[in-house]
Amino acid sequence: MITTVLRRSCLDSSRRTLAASLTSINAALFHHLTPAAARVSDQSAIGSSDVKPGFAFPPPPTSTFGVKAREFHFHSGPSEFRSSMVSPAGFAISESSDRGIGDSESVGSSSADGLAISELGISPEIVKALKSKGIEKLFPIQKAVLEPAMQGRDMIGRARTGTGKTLAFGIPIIDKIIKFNAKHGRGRNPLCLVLAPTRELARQVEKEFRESAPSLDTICVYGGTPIGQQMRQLDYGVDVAVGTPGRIIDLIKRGALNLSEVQFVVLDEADQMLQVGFAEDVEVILERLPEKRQSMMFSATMPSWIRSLTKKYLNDPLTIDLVGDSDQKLADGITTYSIMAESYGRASIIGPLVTEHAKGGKCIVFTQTKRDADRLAYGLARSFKCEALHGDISQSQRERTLAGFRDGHFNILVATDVAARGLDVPNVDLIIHYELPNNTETFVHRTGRTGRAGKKGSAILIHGPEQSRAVKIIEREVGLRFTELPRIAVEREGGSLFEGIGARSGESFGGGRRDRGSSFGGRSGSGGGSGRYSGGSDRSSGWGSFGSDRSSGFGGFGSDRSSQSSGRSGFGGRSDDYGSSGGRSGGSSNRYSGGSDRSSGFGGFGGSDRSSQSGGRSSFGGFGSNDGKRSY
Ligand SMILES: Nc1ncnc2c1ncn2[C@@H]1O[C@H](COP(=O)(O)OP(=O)(O)OP(=O)(O)O)[C@@H](O)[C@H]1O
Repeated sequence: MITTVLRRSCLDSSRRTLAASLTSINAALFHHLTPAAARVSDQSAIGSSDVKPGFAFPPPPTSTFGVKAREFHFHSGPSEFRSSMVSPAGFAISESSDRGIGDSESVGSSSADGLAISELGISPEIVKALKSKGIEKLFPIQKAVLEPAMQGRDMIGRARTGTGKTLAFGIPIIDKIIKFNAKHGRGRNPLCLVLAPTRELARQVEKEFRESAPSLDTICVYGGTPIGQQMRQLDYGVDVAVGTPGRIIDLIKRGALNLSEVQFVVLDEADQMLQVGFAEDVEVILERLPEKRQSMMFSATMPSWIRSLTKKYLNDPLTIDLVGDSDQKLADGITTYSIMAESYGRASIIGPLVTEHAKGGKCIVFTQTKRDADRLAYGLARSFKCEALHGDISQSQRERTLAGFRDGHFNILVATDVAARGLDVPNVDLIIHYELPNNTETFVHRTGRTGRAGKKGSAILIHGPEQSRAVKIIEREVGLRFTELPRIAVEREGGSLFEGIGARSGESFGGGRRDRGSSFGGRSGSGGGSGRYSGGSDRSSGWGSFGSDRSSGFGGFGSDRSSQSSGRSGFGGRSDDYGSSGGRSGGSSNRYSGGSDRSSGFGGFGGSDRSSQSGGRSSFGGFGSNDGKRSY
């Protein structure tokens, strides 16, 4: 109570005068970084730009607090620089760094790499907290983001999985907040808002902020948990709020969350927001933020929605793309295998694969459906310690499951794509794709649960005899070569791991609702506009390209042509997380299916404004469930 009163009185006395303060923080930082800043500016002048140089940005806002951060933005020249241009920024941050950062640099490769965090001039609290987690040098994306973020620039970031994007935006923000609070006391309303597409990701981001700056008050808000407690915590006062858009809107409506003082907003996994139906909510939230703020967005792909979002809500954003046109989309250190298996025998080969390739370490098996996840976990539990994770499992159980997996209470997690993105469980040795994922991008994200922070890992893709073409497409799009493992003999009758748990003999385990014939670019057609990535008018298109210039679903980062889907691809569903079945995952609205903006393929990151039509080809042919819902 006393603390509450203190926080509030601090608020009353100081928030109105914050203008000068953050100005001085930024002025100090700016002073510190001036030579570097000039170099960034020079670099941006020769970069290509997704945001046209002539784009009319609103005049510098005058402020909720008079924060002057934006006055340090650089407006000269195009706003974007790509991977190869990131290097000088790396040099700029520290003259002692002996090389720059570009898409060829890998994380954690040697202790000589990186930039010593203790030399950055950031709050000792952060340095100490990170050190206790074994984090002493910046990873490449962190190096690249630090300086422009400290200058207050809006930005769009992209780097491979597990390369430290969270701290890339986290470090500059928490450093600024700590310094701000030190000068002005702490207020009640959040200064930073981070939006994440899933509950698990939101929790993880909040944890990273909390652990990196123990003196800050952070809150994580998402559906499926009692709102009253979150309202009380907000009333007490927070510095950083992280959450899923649905719950954030709930809290705003109830008057519990006041965004009027937000100075930093981050959209993590922004493209995923679109896919899980949060696009409208995200915009509602962005509309409510003070104009004078710093906005950062991390997105693996740039669908047209993201591009329009950046134009609408970001101010002269800098693009930092450490993947760029590089062929290889996976993090270094991940070895990829493929194995052919008939659908009837698939479940039975998981055990041998785990034994052989996980070698007692942690393994995540990804399935397309919740049903498959349950049944596979049930079957494997006869021989392994194993649990399932998907959207129909209660939030509290999901949290227990993830904690148990992290803590090593069991080693095999069988999950739907609810666990595909962003989840950071250290030391996952093996990923098994029980079936082909819906698209290349999902393959990259699923696989990226291993090989994190510079560690090694393996991924095995199980495919049917009829899916060789799809496997080749993954190889091409992701820039890898699978090592084909020898087939594992299974008995068609009677040998199933799942005997007695409901699968009919000979049935593809859990295949009930799935359209098994529709593999990979095949007959998605999930009914009207509600299908997940449905589109699917051209049966041969299926998988868009990732970083290529082919006219398909994913125009890709660095593509010089933004592609267009048929306009029928349905991003249905609107769920607070992936697939809480009773929730808002209706999927009927088809709002983002290209109705308003028909060029809804995944256009290039920094691509030109040329757009080509794929003549009705779908972004994702989709071979997933035909239940018409984006429900994991
Ligand atoms: N500089 C660093 N040194 C060592 N470890 C780090 C560093 N930065 C981040 N990490 C660790 O690396 C792991 C991966 O980081 P993070 O989850 O931010 O990756 P990511 O790029 O967001 O991945 P994804 O794309 O899968 O979401 C985390 O465990 C994090 O604590």
